Amino acid sequence: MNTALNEAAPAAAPTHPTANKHDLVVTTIGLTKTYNGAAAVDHVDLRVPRGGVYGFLGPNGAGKSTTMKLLLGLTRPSSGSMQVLGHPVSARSPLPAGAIGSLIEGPSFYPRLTGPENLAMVADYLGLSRGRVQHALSTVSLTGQDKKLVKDYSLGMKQRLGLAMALLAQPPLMLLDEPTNGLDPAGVAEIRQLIVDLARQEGTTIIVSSHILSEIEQMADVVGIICDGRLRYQGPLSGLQDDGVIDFTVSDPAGAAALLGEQHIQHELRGRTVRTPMLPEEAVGALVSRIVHGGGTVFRVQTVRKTLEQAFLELTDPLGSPSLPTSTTAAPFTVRGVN
Ligand SMILES: Nc1ncnc2c1ncn2[C@@H]1O[C@H](COP(=O)(O)OP(=O)(O)OP(=O)(O)O)[C@@H](O)[C@H]1O
Repeated sequence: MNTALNEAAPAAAPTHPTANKHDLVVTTIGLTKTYNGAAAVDHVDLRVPRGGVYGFLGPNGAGKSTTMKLLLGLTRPSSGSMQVLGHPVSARSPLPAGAIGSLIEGPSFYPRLTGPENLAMVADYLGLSRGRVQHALSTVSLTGQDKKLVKDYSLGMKQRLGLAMALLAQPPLMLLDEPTNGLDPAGVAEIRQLIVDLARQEGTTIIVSSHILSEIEQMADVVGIICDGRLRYQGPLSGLQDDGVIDFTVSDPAGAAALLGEQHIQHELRGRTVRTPMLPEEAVGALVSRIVHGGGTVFRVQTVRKTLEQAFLELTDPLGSPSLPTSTTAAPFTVRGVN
């Protein structure tokens, strides 16, 4: 029996996108933040490629907000280094105000002012033309609400106003911390579309955090998965999935195993099933033909693949999720949200 077939798909070590260092908007090396001796962010090496959406995924308390605050200079690292937009960032050399647009822990506004008035104040503070205000409002589809005070805004409107504030300076990089938190499904879809459009149409790099796999899956080109302060994976979501295995259900599993052994093909006996790693179609055909010619019966040949959700849970949940179904070639790929 070959135990290699049972190994979890991706190694826990982070993989890096293929981008070279000049294509990277954010690079961190060994970024660490401890509170009272406990690491909230633990030796994180981020590699965020230029343009597109980088999904920063992890369960509650994983270290997402702390990482974003470190990148924004809102808190200081305990150790490690950061390079943002080509500049080494430290307490001594922070990025200029407005260089990064951000939405962290719910935007704060003057509730007794209108949306445009709130944005105008930020434009003045950043030394920007007030002409940007209407453009930002129309980008987030918040026009026609000019008279309404922010205290009377819905949660979705406040999130959109927060996004408008973040993009007022047309920054090349935006950090959005759980921007869909608390929104209803329609609001979630709206904000998600807005983020994708900003990245595609304006060429903005957007780092967006979430604890919901399905949400990130619909937005992100590249993901970083963090848990207990450590980056467990970095790269395209597709990289989380393994090649899968093939299950041959046969009348004589020992005989089939012997045939595989002759060809030095790894295999594992599971009752009437013999499991192999993914094989070329020709090899599958040849094996089936030899079994049948030897008088055996092949009941089923099935490709079994771990779902994206299982791979994610294995990285972020020490107990994994043994009860979840695996997807097979017989059924469409299913990915459900993790709440
Ligand atoms: N100012 C602080 N003082 C002490 N501990 C903190 C502080 N800020 C964060 N932490 C701790 O650091 C860890 C990471 O928190 P963080 O808010 O970064 O996680 P998160 O992934 O953003 O979680 P969530 O999805 O719940 O917002 C948690 O254990 C949290 O309690």
